[in-house]
Amino acid sequence: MRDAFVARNARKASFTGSLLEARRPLIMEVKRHDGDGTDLLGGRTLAQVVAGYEAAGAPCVSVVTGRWFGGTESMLTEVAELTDLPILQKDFITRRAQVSRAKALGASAVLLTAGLLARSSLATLVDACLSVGLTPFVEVTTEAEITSVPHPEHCVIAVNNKDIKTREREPGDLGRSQRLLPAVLDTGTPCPVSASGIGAPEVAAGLLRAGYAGLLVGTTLLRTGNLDDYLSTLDAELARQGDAR
Ligand SMILES: O=C(O)c1ccccc1NCC(=O)[C@H](O)[C@H](O)COP(=O)(O)O
Repeated sequence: MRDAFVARNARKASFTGSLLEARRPLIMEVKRHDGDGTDLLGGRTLAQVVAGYEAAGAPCVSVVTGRWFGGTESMLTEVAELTDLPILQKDFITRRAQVSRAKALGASAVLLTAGLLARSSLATLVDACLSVGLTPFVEVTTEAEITSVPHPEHCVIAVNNKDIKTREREPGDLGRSQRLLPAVLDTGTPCPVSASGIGAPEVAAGLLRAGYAGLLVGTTLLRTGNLDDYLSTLDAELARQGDAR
């Protein structure tokens, strides 16, 4: 059983590679509830949500294990057993042991929230990720946080449009992604991502057109009645706006 799990993990594509090669570079998220405690699964099992994302061609998935959003570590274990797609674990990671644990449970990338970590801790955790073959997914909200990211060439740098310090209860400021994109690109990261608060497909297309290599979308995909319709509209908008990637 354990051997099969290890073999399966070894076969996984890299998180960044999978995102960069995708026709639709959406990290599709599994999250039990939003920052206000409103249920997002609507009676669906994790297996149903993940099957829907796979059928929709997701290049990678995000699993929120952070308890503010109803998450548990067992969600990561379950999703890792359900799919070969690279998985991002979203939790409050502050210690090296959590990084090793994420790897052991099947994650390919882990969230490191720059605004919640001292600069030295961020550096330690980025090193810990790289030493075990995990992609550091570093979330930022300011220019100062962007310039504090060590080894940006090996990191996904994600602009969070919401604020974790308010438990992401606000709708999100998409203008932040527009404003911070030049600074993110200046770091040399191969994979700039815009995360949180991304709604209509027209908005998603605009962020990709602006130069983001990937988008992290949770609530909107979990709430949409028809994922195929959302993605078809995204495709049409990308074609209409002229995909810059
Ligand atoms: O941002 C964090 O620091 C964080 C830490 C632990 C768990 C979750 C965290 N953020 C929440 C999210 O990552 C969002 O669920 C994700 O960006 C998607 O947002 P949305 O599309 O608005 O649901």
